[in-house]
Amino acid sequence: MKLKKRIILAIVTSSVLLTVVVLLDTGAILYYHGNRNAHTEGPVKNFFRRHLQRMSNGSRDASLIASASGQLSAASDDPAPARPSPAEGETILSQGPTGRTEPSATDTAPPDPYLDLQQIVAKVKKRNKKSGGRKQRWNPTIGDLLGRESGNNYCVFSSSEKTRQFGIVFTTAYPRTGCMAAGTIHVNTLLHYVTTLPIAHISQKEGGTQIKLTIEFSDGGRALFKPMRHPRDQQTLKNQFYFTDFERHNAEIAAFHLDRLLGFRRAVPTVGRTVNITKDLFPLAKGDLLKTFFFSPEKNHCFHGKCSYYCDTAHAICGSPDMLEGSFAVFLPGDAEVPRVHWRHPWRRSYSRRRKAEWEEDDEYCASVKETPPYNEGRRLLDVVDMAVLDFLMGNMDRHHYETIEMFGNNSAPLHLDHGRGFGQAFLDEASILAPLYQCCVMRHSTLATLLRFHTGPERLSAAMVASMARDPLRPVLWPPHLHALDRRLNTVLHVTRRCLHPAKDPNKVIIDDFH
Ligand SMILES: Nc1ncnc2c1ncn2[C@@H]1O[C@H](COP(=O)(O)OP(=O)(O)OP(=O)(O)O)[C@@H](O)[C@H]1O
Ligand SMILES: [Mn+2]
Repeated sequence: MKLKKRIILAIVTSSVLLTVVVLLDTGAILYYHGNRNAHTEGPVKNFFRRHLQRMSNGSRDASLIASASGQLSAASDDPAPARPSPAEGETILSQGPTGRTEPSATDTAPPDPYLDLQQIVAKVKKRNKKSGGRKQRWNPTIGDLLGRESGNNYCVFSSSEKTRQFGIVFTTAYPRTGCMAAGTIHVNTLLHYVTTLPIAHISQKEGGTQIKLTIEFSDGGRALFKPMRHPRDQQTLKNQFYFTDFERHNAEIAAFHLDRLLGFRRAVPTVGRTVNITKDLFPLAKGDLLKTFFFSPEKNHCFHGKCSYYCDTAHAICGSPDMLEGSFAVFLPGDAEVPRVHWRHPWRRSYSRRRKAEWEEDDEYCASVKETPPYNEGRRLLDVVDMAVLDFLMGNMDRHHYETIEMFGNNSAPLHLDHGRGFGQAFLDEASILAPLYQCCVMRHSTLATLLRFHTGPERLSAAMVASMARDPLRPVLWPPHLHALDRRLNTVLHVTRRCLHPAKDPNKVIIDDFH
């Protein structure tokens, strides 16, 4: 009897212990997910970490990860992926002409409609209406400034000699509607040329660290080609720093769409195209570039070019067996014709394995930026915050420099260039990318209005991205978990903006309506 009691007691105790262990373990995993969002130290980062932890909904993230991995086939290059069932809570938004399904977007209602932020946006709008609407700003094109006429068939960046690039406008790289008539149509037409014109010359593009080719088309137009290295679902390797991460061609394409949707229109129009290494590139390669072409043991045609990172046999770009995907960015006007100014980004990372950047250790860093031209007046600081929002949404930590167009002066928008290191981590959110926002606590009114619109719907940001990228020849451009990440991170941006507004005496000093 005594022994039986002891056995029962032992069983009860061990099952209680087991339950406790399982619960603790689950808690640890959920905590780990939340905590991995914040990588950095210091009081600002602690504030950020606290806020992220409060926001992070472990079970929701876990279910997203589960549903995302179930959709791997929809995102890969599989020509006929299985349709995820609607029961998974996902919406199929479009189907490409080839029958390939687009990855799905988030279909769940946003957890917080941010009514307080909506009110502020509405208030500013009302105030504008009362004061007679928005001021019309001088918004010349490069053509205007050079005293040349922009013809009807060009206006944005151009791919050809006939249709030169004199239409980049003052505030943004290309207009919302109509450069003359219909801006977006022009961008789409331009992108159509870039994907169909025969390639006449290729050369390796100087500058930057990884291989890129300058492609010249039969009509003299040019594009910047970044080749595919990895499948869409490959995440940034755990032991790579942001400055050694491989560039991703699909990130360049997706970033262009994201930038356009956010209303910035500062990224160079970029489109996907598949080239044949044997027919399109090899016969045109010369000199040092030509010497790097070879066939792999798998009989795939490969090349590696010459550059400072990953230009060797072990990191070659290989076709399958000849076919290679890449991003084609419309070429900017040459430096002689339209010079650009290169700026060191104030929130640049250290690019060292050990050192931290000043802004990572100084919570008051923004105060000194605000006193320094060109951030002390005009639009530039708000532009840097816009850039931070764009980069945070796609997880791009590689914003070391940015460029502006010299003839437009300092009160013009920076170009958004080089997004090859975006979209590398779908399940980790790098909070420190938002440092310009949470250290300066300013945001452009129009940016906030756009973010709120994509957060509350009817079209969530992920859905808008799917729709926008549905016509790209390399669709689906993004692995679905990156789409979910966009919606999740958008919520974070709004949350941080709210945290900035909360203690502010005057909300108009946080949400700035600068008419851009
Ligand atoms: N569409 C374009 N047309 C012409 N020049 C461009 C274009 N995009 C970028 N460039 C120029 O080429 C340079 C290198 O491009 P990019 O930054 O994309 O390469 P990268 O290898 O990623 O560089 P880094 O390693 O320095 O980050 C840029 O600094 C920019 O001046
Ligand atoms: Mn780069």
